[in-house]
Amino acid sequence: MSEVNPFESLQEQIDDAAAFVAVPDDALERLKRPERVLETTLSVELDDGSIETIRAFRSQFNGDRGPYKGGIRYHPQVSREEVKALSGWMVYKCAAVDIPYGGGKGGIAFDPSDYSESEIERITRAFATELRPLIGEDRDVPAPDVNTGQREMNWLKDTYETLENTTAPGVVTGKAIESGGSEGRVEATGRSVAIVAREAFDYLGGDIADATVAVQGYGNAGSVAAELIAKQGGTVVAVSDSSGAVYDPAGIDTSAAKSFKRETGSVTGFEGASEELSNRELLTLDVDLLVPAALENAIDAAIARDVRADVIVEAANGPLTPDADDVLADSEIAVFPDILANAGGVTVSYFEWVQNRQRFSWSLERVNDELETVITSAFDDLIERYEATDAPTLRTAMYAVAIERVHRAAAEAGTWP
Ligand SMILES: NC(=O)C1=CN([C@@H]2O[C@H](COP(=O)(O)OP(=O)(O)OC[C@H]3O[C@@H](n4cnc5c(N)ncnc54)[C@H](OP(=O)(O)O)[C@@H]3O)[C@@H](O)[C@H]2O)C=CC1
Ligand SMILES: O=C(O)CCC(=O)C(=O)O
Repeated sequence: MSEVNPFESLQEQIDDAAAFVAVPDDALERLKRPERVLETTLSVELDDGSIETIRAFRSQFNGDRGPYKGGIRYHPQVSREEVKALSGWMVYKCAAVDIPYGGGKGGIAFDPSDYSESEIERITRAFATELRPLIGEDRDVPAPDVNTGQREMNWLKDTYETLENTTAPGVVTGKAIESGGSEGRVEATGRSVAIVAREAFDYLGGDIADATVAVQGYGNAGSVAAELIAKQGGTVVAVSDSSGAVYDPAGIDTSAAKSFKRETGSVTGFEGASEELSNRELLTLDVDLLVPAALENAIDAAIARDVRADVIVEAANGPLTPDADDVLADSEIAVFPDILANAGGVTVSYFEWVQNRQRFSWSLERVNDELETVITSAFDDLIERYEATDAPTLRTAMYAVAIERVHRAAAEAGTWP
């Protein structure tokens, strides 16, 4: 994986869009940096009685459109620069789909697979204690990201409510239904990826039902995207995780592969595929659609030069380095950007938060219908801007839409020029 600093990638993406937005330079400078970053050290007792110290972060990038919003990641690669980038991408993602949030992101630098469940719970509750003064239903609302899910969100909410002596279900989203979660949140990120894939093929004059597809990363985002693309008729020929990739030109049963991964911990060894490949081989397969759904910087310039897919729909945040973006911009490959494609997660988080505030639950059908409306409307905004300007890429066009929305909110409030 490339060593590119993701925060510098974010800043480059904003610079690229600058020529296409009516925003003064001094305001643009503020749009490129987080408002504040918490860096803290958690001291947690392990099961053997020893004390471990672990670094943790929360970046609040911009709150002009609403409370800071974004996930919490557990991964050894988590760093200050990574959460700064991820929190910035949240700002422009929420603006791209026009939901009333700013952007934040947090993470703990550890590998949860090395720890017991009770250790992960103590680590999560220690982090929640550090976060308590910063978060709140109207202040900053965390959610799941890589290696976190309903379990961790329930612990965060419980710790916050205990310390605050209150009930505040909207302080985090992505909770279990019984703890105030929303129908459809688990599938929401993969669902928006599938919607964007369908719309992308339609826009380009094709049909997702005729597409062959490779998916890198088979966690929450990747596995659901693969299942829903297969439901739309697409043929998923390859999937991967950190153990490697599996391939079958006749198509992979995406749900069986998911069950196999749940049981064994990896996709490699899945008997429903005819071949095993490396992750690099998956990324350069001759398919119609490539869905990177793992981590940032998965595709650098060298890999980009070998990509043979016609379309890329980004499920992961920041899966392409800026150099890879440049290579693809000079090619015929259409890249549909992360801040639109994976925005289903935060959109249904918003629906969850609305339900929490109203103390009223929506049906799955209502959640999915409203998600469809939000994502297709943002897709239309993207295409309208792309066709109306000389923006060289879909990413730049989407950033132009999003940056203007953030700037407008700040300017109307009188905080910015
Ligand atoms: N969860 C959400 O709601 C949202 C997630 N995203 C983004 O989607 C991406 C994936 O997140 P999510 O699905 O939640 O995370 P998960 O932890 O559920 O899954 C991550 C997947 O990526 C795989 N992976 C990690 N490293 C590699 C690698 N080098 N090569 C191939 N696969 C790899 C993991 O493999 P293994 O299982 O072997 O570790 C796992 O299958 C991230 O960029 C995240 O920020 C974006 C919006 C919302
Ligand atoms: O659901 C959310 O609030 C945020 C999800 C997230 O972290 C992301 O979109 O990258």
